[in-house]
Amino acid sequence: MTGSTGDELKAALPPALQARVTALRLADGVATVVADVSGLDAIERERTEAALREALMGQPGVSEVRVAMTADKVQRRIIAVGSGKGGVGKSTLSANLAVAMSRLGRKVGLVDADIYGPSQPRLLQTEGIKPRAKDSKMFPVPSPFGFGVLSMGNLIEGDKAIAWRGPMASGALGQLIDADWGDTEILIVDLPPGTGDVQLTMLQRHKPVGAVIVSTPQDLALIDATRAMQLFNQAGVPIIGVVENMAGYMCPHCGEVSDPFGSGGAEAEAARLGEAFLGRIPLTIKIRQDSDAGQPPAAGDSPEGQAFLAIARRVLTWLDNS
Ligand SMILES: Nc1ncnc2c1ncn2[C@@H]1O[C@H](COP(=O)(O)OP(=O)(O)OP(=O)(O)O)[C@@H](O)[C@H]1O
Repeated sequence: MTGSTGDELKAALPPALQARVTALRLADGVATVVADVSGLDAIERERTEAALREALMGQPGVSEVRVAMTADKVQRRIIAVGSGKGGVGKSTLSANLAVAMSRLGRKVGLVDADIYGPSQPRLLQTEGIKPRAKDSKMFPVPSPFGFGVLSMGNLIEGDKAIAWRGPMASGALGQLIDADWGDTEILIVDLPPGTGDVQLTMLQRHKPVGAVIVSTPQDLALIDATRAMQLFNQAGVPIIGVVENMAGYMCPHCGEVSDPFGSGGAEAEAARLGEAFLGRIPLTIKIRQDSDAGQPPAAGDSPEGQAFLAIARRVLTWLDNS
């Protein structure tokens, strides 16, 4: 049988696939196709590859299909979200920043680097979903909010604690950050709380373009937050700004705001240190309940959601001007 030429094979493809093909050759029954997959995420790229294989294998004279994919290199920038101590709302802010940025049209991804107490799977409804891997590279788990997530919580069983030592923890974190993030342009990394080796290694190895510091208005948290700022300064990571979380209790019944932990402390401290203040998130029952239910407030239009969106806009303005 005389096989088709490359041009004939290309003409037989559906138009959407044809548009991606930059070269197609047929020799000895082997169809070799080069496809430009710029702008497609990891899942769409796999679909394109599978569709090309299927369409070409059905053509006369083709007994084998080899697909090579090329793409414009995406310039991916990492934003680290850190705090001096645990429990101040770092994971909540990271999840909501990612949701807000995605809503604002950015190609964003989220790495939960809190490998000892990962909470992103619950916050972003990816509990129990294992990431796929190919050639020892992991693919992010798609969240229902339009972006991918990778967390140690997706790799370990249930609530099993991981008693890893620093180097192993850093290695695991590296695999999450170096996963196949496709066309993701902004990677938000929810750091473990504190200022230890794992944090420092991450900053040195993966060079975030900037850091967001979360603090509650309390003095102690502020001292810790100051320590976190010093860590970023030492590692040469610019601080984008400070977010004050739990900055006043909003009564769900009357809407009145009272300040159990005080308010304005983080803003004053940021000003004293010459750092930008990115905004304030109130302490509300809605934030805790919605977060626990895997419904980040930034996905909706409540006042809490608006507060997260405003902070995301400020971070994006910094990013677009840096
Ligand atoms: N503004 C807020 N209002 C009400 N609850 C909040 C607020 N921010 C965070 N929380 C709740 O506080 C708890 C701790 O938040 P989160 O897990 O985000 O903190 P964290 O700093 O990431 O802690 P860790 O580093 O220990 O994981 C969660 O139950 C969360 O829902």
